[in-house]
Amino acid sequence: MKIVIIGTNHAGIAAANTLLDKYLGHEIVMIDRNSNMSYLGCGTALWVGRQIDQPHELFYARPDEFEAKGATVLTETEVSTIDFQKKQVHAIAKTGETLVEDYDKLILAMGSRPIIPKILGNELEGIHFLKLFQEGQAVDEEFAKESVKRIAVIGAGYIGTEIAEAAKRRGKEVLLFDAEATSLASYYDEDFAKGMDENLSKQGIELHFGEIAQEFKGTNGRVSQIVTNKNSYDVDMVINCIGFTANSALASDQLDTLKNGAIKVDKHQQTSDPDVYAVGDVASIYSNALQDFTYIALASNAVRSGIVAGHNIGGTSLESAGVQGSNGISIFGYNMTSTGFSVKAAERFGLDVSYTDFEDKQKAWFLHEDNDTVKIRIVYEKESRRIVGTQMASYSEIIAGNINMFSLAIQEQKTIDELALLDLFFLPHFNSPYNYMTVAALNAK
Ligand SMILES: Cc1cc2nc3c(=O)[nH]c(=O)nc-3n(C[C@H](O)[C@H](O)[C@H](O)COP(=O)(O)OP(=O)(O)OC[C@H]3O[C@@H](n4cnc5c(N)ncnc54)[C@H](O)[C@@H]3O)c2cc1C
Ligand SMILES: NC(=O)c1ccc[n+]([C@@H]2O[C@H](COP(=O)([O-])OP(=O)(O)OC[C@H]3O[C@@H](n4cnc5c(N)ncnc54)[C@H](O)[C@@H]3O)[C@@H](O)[C@H]2O)c1
Repeated sequence: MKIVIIGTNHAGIAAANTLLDKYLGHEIVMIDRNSNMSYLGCGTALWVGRQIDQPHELFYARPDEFEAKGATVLTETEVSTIDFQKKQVHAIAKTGETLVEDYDKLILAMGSRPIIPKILGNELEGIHFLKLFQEGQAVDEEFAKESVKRIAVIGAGYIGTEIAEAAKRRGKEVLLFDAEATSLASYYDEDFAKGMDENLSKQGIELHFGEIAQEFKGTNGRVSQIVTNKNSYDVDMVINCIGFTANSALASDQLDTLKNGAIKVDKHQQTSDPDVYAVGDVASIYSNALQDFTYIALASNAVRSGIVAGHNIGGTSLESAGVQGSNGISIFGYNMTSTGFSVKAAERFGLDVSYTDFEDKQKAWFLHEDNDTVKIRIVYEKESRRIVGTQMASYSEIIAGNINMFSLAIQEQKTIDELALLDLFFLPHFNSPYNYMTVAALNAK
């Protein structure tokens, strides 16, 4: 079979490798408009904040590796249209040459694109987005300028808080804006997100929450002021981080999609066209917390959905296990992890939930050195008592491992009562005989 893959970043790479490594004999054509592949966006803030000194290790794959496995890789080639009836992909190479690729099976891995705030002054110089490696390079070059002193970051989600930390680490004055009342509002309940807000303030980041940018003003063509619904602020640079949306324009009028444009798939990653699969940020994904398909744009999901599509096209019928949107963040050493729903998110999706909170030291009480407090909330459905979400916050890094247990618990629909008596090891170096996960579950009403 001839398989064409549009988009060769995390999801497209995972699908290509699965096919090339496990299902020999197919013709694989990989097309991407970018000049690089596999860039780990999560490294941008680490590199721009000089927590790692350069970006070259943020790539893990190169076109020649796929060519060595027999694939054709067309970089700097933009797909312009897809003819789903004739099963043809039309693209334009960097040289301007047009090309047509027939396909037996097509994998859509065009990912996501940043949401652009539709406000006056958008075209001014000094206003940035942060998705591509090249955009990280541009922000890094700006940070190197003495004249760039005050940075406005719009959006205090994951990218915004991470790049705000990076700017602070580079000695900049940072103003962090968000429409919501706290940072990370999409992932954590308010009394958890407040811990991150305190951490950001303590580090000297100026918080402007519940504040929406309405206009960018400029001097000599470069942004010099941001006007919000509350005030105006002199700034030297703006970084927009207000979320991503599915980059599905090539297919959204031909294939079934969610309301936000993400291409609808089943658990085999198959779209409404049986010869077309969609993976990663461009596709919907099954949430075990919601027990339905939704949109969760994460690299972890991109990789797994690419693998699932590769196997199904290769001939092995494999279902996605579904996801919980497990994620984490670490800002100036303050760590937060979550999986499934916060109470706010569960209620937004119409689930009738309760929750149990607890706070304790990570390690046994008699260890006084390097023993941080952990805050935990477990959210569960009132009726079924199945766990639908967990959030944790601590300076301890151990919470990063613990959240994955809750991810599995949600996937397997375990109840809060089953968790209460789960076998969890005890060693004073790591936890307590009655550790905070057990106690939180035992306290559930
Ligand atoms: C700054 C930042 C930090 C992040 N940190 C994390 C993290 O810590 N953990 C995590 O899980 N996720 C993180 N993410 C999210 C993660 O990067 C995405 O979920 C992931 O990149 C999705 O992979 P993808 O392959 O589906 O899509 P993308 O990475 O968006 O790749 C899509 C590819 O398709 C190509 N393409 C699109 N349209 C066309 C076309 N018409 N023709 C040809 N090629 C096309 C693009 O060039 C691109 O290479 C982060 C994202 C950013 C921006
Ligand atoms: N550590 C991680 O797992 C990680 C890190 C970075 C990015 N990512 C993923 O990458 C994707 C993009 O991240 P992101 O931070 O851009 O999106 P996000 O959804 O995490 O955050 C967007 C933020 O912008 C705010 N916002 C929206 N419109 C606004 C407006 N007009 N004015 C002010 N604020 C506004 C929202 O309230 C939200 O807090 C997400 O799917 C995220 O999960 C994950």
